[in-house]
Amino acid sequence: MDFPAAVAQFASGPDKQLNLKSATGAVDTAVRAGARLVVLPENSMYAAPDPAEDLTAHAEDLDGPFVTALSVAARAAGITVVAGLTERLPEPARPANTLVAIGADGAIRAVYRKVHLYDAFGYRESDHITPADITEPAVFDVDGLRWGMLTCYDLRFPEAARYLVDAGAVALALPAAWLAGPAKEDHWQVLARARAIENTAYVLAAGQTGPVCCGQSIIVDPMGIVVAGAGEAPGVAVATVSSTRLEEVRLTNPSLGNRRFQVEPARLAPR
Ligand SMILES: O=C(O)CNC(=O)[C@H](CS)NC(=O)CCC(=O)C(=O)O
Repeated sequence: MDFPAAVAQFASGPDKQLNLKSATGAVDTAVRAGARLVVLPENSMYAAPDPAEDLTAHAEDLDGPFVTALSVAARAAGITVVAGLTERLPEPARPANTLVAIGADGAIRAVYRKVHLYDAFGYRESDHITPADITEPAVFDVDGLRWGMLTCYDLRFPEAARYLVDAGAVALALPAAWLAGPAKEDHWQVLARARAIENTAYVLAAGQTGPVCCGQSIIVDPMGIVVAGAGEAPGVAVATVSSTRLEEVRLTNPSLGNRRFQVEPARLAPR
């Protein structure tokens, strides 16, 4: 099974209407480029201009305006859409940083709430967001290929990707808002490639663009080769995700099967 998949990048801001236009525009561009699935960035629905802002007022439910409009767009385009939003949780809890995978029929196929919050490099995401517990792996199937989802800072935790791969994922969708900076941009690409190599899996990493974030959305194949990239400007990059290529790489590099360490099932670590 071979099918073209896309990563899309733009910068969302405080204007939800504008963000929705960027998101649905990206779906259109992706489908016109032949993609069967498109990964949009983390926080596609809303990005706070001030990192100290209380996000509660902007959060939405999964049947709220953003996901509903994106479902309509996915269904009209006939492709799978993965995107991030700030999700309302029952008060007084802070919102969740959530990903949805919407099928080509417009129905939600999987939901993932960010487990590792970005309390690093001077940020304190946990001041505004509730970290999710570790639950069932967030996987979904598209045309016979199993996909898993991770969010941004989760990329730095190899066990989070491995959890999805152990659940059968052969492609990882990674919406992000990766903060810019020369060493940070190196981390982004090196970590995305490392997750692809060590899991012999595709990685589709889609990030917000500048000035705050670094863009540079990429598609990495199971050998760790960057097969498509979107550069710095808003846009879309497309590459073929191929089960034949996957099988060839896994025959050549059977590292998943060569593991020696006995790994405990993932559990929620105390916070
Ligand atoms: O604050 C913003 O405007 C946008 N950023 C985000 O929404 C999120 C949470 S603060 N960013 C990350 O997780 C970046 C991770 C990262 O950059 C790394 O791991 O190095």
